[in-house]
Amino acid sequence: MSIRPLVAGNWKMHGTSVDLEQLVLMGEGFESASGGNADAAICLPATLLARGADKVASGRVKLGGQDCHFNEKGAHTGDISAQMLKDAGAEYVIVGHSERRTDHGETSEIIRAKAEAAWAAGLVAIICIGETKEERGAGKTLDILTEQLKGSVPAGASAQNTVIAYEPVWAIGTGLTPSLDDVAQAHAHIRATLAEIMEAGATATRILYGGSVKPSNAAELMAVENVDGALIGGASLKAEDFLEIAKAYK
Ligand SMILES: O=C(CO)COP(=O)(O)O
Repeated sequence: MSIRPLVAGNWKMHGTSVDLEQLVLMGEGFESASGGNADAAICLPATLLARGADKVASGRVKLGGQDCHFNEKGAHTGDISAQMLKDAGAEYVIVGHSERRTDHGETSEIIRAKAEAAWAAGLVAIICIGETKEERGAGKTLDILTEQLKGSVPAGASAQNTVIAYEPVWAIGTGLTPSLDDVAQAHAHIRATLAEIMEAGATATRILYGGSVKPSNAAELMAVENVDGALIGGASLKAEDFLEIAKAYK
């Protein structure tokens, strides 16, 4: 069965109201750029979600949050629940991004709880995994991916409620990417591990590649077996770049 790819953007801590114009352009251009062959999601800063939802209401581009709390509600100053993201217009939420694992000390256990909270609110969890430069240097990449998948993907994961994003930490924002063979090996390993841990749907679950995806390398990365789309940081901020990347599927 072929998997419908997902071209996802992660704006991280970038963007104010003026940047919603880029979202409008993405909405207008995505169908034609991708040839109608892929889905699109932009994970906005939470402050822009509700206004962003107004801008893309009838379009192809769906919205997501970048993190959520694992509790449904409560005394957690500054945090945002999955239900709040859903209410603001999100359909996806990223959990376990390496920047959260590093900046906020998030463990796989916490990420698993966040993914469950996302599902409970009706959001698709985009669960991120990936090795550091040191781990790769020590030949531990596949072991790290196994460990993070087993720790972060909750029981009950399905192709409908979960997307996996493989983001080598050393490739994020650096302009560096793994070789295509290395990407293929990592994604095949992730697919095989999902088959072990998921009750069903491992072959239909989307596995995105993220880390320095840009217009010049998107086509070759997206053509690698078991790469079912991209999670794009910097190059998702401008509609021109994002739509150029979407052309990988045309
Ligand atoms: O972290 C990423 C997306 O979540 C990737 O970021 P860059 O595309 O800027 O390398």
